Amino acid sequence: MSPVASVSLSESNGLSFVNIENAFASAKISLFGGHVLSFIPAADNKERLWVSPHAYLNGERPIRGGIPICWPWFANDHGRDDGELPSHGFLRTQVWKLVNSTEDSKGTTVELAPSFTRAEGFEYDCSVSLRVHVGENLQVSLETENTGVIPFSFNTALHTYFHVENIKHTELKGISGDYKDKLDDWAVKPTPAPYTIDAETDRIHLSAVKQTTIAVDDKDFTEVLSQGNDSLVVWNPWQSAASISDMDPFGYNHMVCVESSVTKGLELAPGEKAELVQTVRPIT
Ligand SMILES: O=P(O)(O)OC[C@H]1O[C@@H](O)[C@H](O)[C@@H](O)[C@@H]1O
Repeated sequence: MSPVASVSLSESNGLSFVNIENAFASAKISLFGGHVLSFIPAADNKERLWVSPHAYLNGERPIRGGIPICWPWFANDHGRDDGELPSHGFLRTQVWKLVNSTEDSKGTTVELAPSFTRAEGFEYDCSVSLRVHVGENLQVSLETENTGVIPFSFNTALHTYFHVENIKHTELKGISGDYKDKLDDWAVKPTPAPYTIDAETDRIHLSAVKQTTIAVDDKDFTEVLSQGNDSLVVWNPWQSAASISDMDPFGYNHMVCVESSVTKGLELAPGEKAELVQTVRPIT
């Protein structure tokens, strides 16, 4: 089936991309990883996502930036020793298929599916699909269905790298409750208020935060809405970016990850489905 008029396909360095251009916004998705790379609303023409200038855009490594899909585990919570299985699972490093595209008066929707959902560390029968809607907002919905005969448990995240002009002038609003601090042996701490970032930050906020606003220079810039999550992850490597090969040492100044996440284990019985949804709402 050919894609609808607002969708075009392109290729570079062996990777294929789905480009969407409509009256509301433009967006770019890499089929490697089923990975949204760009969302630029027409209302202000300002990019809302961040991709590292040093990202590997050749299929050699997961893409640093945009919206990596973490599934069926988060980070290294696969129950094996660190490094034995890929960090954040095996969907972000495989080639996805474009299954369908539609357009209507509110925008364009594309549906993607990974090539496989069963691999070492997760040997269950299930199906996964990703719907990306590009309209006034960007909405990304990841659905997991248990198509087998035994229950399984999984974790997942939409690990979005948001573009900010200057992290030192950025505030996150709407997050409350406690978080687990990965950088302090998982100590449980209260969320700071105001929530600014001035050092390396790697936190799992333990409540199912539904609405977060990213404000830059005291002006709300992007709203992040989450559904189907049980937690929210906030990450910025700060000066450790210098030791990440696909980030430049100062890249941390222009990004913050706000990740709609399932980190507590979600059990799906045979026939059950679960959907994790993140909506990126530009505030113009
Ligand atoms: O380098 P990766 O595998 O893409 O992960 C980046 C970061 O992703 C975050 O979600 C994790 O909380 C961090 O611990 C991790 O460092």
